[in-house]
Amino acid sequence: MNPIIEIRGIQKTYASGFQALQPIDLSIERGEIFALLGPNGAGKTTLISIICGIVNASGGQITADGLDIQRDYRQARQRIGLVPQELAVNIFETVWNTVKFSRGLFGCAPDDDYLEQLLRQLSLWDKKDNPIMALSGGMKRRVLIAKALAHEPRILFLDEPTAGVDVELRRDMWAMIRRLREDGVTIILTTHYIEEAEDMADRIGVINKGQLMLVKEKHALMRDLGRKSLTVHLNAPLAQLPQALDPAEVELSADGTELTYQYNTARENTGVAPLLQQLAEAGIGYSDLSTKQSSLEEIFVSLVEEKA
Ligand SMILES: Nc1ncnc2c1ncn2[C@@H]1O[C@H](COP(=O)(O)OP(=O)(O)OP(=O)(O)O)[C@@H](O)[C@H]1O
Repeated sequence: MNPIIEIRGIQKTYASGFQALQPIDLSIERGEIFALLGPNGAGKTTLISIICGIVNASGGQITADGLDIQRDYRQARQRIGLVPQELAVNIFETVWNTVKFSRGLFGCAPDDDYLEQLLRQLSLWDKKDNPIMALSGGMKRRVLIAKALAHEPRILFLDEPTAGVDVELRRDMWAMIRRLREDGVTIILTTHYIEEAEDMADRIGVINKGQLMLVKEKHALMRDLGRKSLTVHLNAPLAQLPQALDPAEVELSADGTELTYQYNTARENTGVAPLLQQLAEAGIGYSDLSTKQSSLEEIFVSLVEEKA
């Protein structure tokens, strides 16, 4: 365990009196991709904004790379890049000046070669002299990424990075994130697209109504909370579920040709063998068996609903 970000007891009550975050403790490991999942209004942006020093916490403490984000603000902020949800740049400025200025703002020595490489990776090089207002929405998103990376941060936050972007940008973005991770950059992203978290993240945190409900390694999360369903494709349709089978556990399809059994993969005794035994004893033949693992989406929805 070698955390790069330590969050201790961070909470937020907005001036309106609304409590957006209940006390949160969270450690982000160096070099990991951490996905923060949560429904609209869960507090994801609030938490990220606090870590990046844009919103003040009502209590608690955060260190980034060992630096207190309030006491050592400038140094801590220099370690962090943020790709916000919304455009936060001077739209009259050119792409090149935007990234150059941003690099300087964080106290980095000029490095035009690095910035050129960055813009090329993001397919922005031929737009470098264009003012940002003349770019398409997707290109503007690319500028936000370039700006966040201009000062070579060791920690990158992406707030809903792929909401509303096209397939090409999404692909480029993930390729870039993988490259950054190979270079040792720690990545924290928020997303509504659960399949992205499923694809990309090492660990997943689920936040709901300002409460961090769980933090788990992705595979462990899917193993522990995941359910599987077994479908038995019958040789001949059944008019009704045989008496030997428990209707609470086994479901017969409307056309009578399939039986579906839900089971918990974490349980030692899944119940699959006894089910097949019962079918054999009842003289019910089948031509095929198939299983399906529940997705992270199903896990997420059930978690959020449970606590609602
Ligand atoms: N400046 C503010 N004043 C009062 N309430 C706020 C303020 N900013 C956010 N909130 C409220 O805090 C809650 C959390 O908002 P936040 O933007 O952090 O959620 P989120 O998880 O990022 O949601 P989304 O996925 O929709 O972006 C919401 O109920 C929101 O209305």
